[in-house]
Amino acid sequence: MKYALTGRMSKEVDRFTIDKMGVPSLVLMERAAVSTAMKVAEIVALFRRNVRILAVCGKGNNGADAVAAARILSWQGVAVDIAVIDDDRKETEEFATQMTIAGNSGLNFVNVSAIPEYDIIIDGIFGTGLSRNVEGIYADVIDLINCSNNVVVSVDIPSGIDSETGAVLSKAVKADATVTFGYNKVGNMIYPGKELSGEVTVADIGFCPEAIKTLNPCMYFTEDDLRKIPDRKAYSNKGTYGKILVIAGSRDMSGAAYLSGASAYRTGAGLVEILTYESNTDIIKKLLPEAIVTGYNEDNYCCMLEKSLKKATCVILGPGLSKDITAHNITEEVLKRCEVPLIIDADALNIIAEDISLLKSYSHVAIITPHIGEFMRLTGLTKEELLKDSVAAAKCFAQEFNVILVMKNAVTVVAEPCENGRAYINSSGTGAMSKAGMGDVLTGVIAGMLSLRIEPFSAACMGVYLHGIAGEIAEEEQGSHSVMAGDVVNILGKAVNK
Ligand SMILES: NC(=O)C1=CN([C@@H]2O[C@H](COP(=O)(O)OP(=O)(O)OC[C@H]3O[C@@H](n4cnc5c(N)ncnc54)[C@H](OP(=O)(O)O)[C@@H]3O)[C@@H](O)[C@H]2O)[C@@H](O)CC1
Ligand SMILES: [K+]
Repeated sequence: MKYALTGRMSKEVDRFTIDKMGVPSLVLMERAAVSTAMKVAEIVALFRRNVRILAVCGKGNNGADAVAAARILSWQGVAVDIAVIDDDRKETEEFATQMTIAGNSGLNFVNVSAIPEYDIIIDGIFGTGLSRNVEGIYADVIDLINCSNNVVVSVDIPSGIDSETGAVLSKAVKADATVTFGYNKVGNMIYPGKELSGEVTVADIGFCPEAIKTLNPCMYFTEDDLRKIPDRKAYSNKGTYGKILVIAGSRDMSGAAYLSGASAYRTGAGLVEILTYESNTDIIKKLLPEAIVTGYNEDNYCCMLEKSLKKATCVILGPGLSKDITAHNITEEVLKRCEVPLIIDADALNIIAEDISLLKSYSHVAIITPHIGEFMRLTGLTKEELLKDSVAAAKCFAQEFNVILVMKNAVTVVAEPCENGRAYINSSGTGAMSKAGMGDVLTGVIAGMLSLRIEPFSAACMGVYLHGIAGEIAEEEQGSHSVMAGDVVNILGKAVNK
């Protein structure tokens, strides 16, 4: 597991390492600059000819990093110049020091108007210290970089991205690569910042690890974390891995129930029961003969529900459920009676959005998986309000409604329901997964993780990560336009064992 910091947190990590541990600021900066120079050197090697590099710098420490990287490259024999965006802003002490060293080293200083003449730009205009919208000469320089045909390497974060949210603060550099220091930045992980960062390298520059202990940074997973999925015990039977009850489907809607149930099986569930509208039972039995399939109708749903709930160790409610009166009644009944972890998705969330008090009154573990549209209905927020700071919105909702919130988007965020709860930012997945049925698969994968006895918040995070990895493998096999939810179900095994 890795951590991603906001700019404010980065500053605290800097301060802790510098003030409390006594590591000089310039030592950290030298390592940041070496890491940046190494990335630039890698890119230079791809050109197979002499290239011209320009470090474009503000007068903060992000600019100081870029000046230092330019000097290191110049000492390596690469042709590098420096352009400083000059306004009446006060320079930092480190910036002044780096400029003196660069001057002593004979580096050439040019005007920013020369940007289009260079092959590679080192973007050190703003880093995590950006605190407001980019305007005036800064906006002009960013425009010039973006419309010039050069390769851009951003220092720490593309200039203009809000490190806390990934939002563009009116203008931002579009980087091909970003070298970020110590920990990834939230702004590099959430769109549009994620797209503008290009390929992100996280470089260790010697921050003291103690520093993040009091900060509650966001978490993310890498493929190493897949090793944490527990092995299957030899001394076990189907009961060891729980019984997942999938309450899904409605008249003539059987696919969602199948996708959800099959995904739970593929990720570890011992037994899956699908409780669905009676007209779906035959088809689901054919699609998934391993499942117990029980049908209900408008008259007997209550009694069927009671029987099935008694045996379940985890419940999925909502995929393809519809919003008819029976679906309303089922949703209310489940929220009243269910006493095991409950994963709520799709139509059940839309029903809850009509009366949010239903969610508030639920007192057991709930994991809700709205996509952005469903989350807007649940909260009444507009898309702009929500995406302005999606991590904060997710944390706030999770805490208020005491639910583990999986906010599905191109970058899914998971938030824990407590004060100062954890937040997880997902790094797996692909645009190939923008297809119907993917959400149904996700509910099953999360249920699968729960059936392996992973604690609920981690099960939600791991489920999201695994689902994304399966989508990536499916894309490799099928191509980006052709992946369907059923392909992801069938590839889950490869993802678990990756
Ligand atoms: N030892 C360390 O500390 C290490 C630091 N490291 C590096 O430092 C970076 C953070 O440096 P930083 O804090 O100096 O902030 P930075 O991003 O350079 O810019 C701040 C300047 O911009 C200004 N400003 C803000 N918004 C503006 C706007 N819209 N338009 C115009 N001006 C605006 C702001 O002015 P003010 O808001 O005060 O008016 C201030 O002058 C970090 O990303 C990493 O690269 C690494 O080397 C590791 C060791
Ligand atoms: K930058």
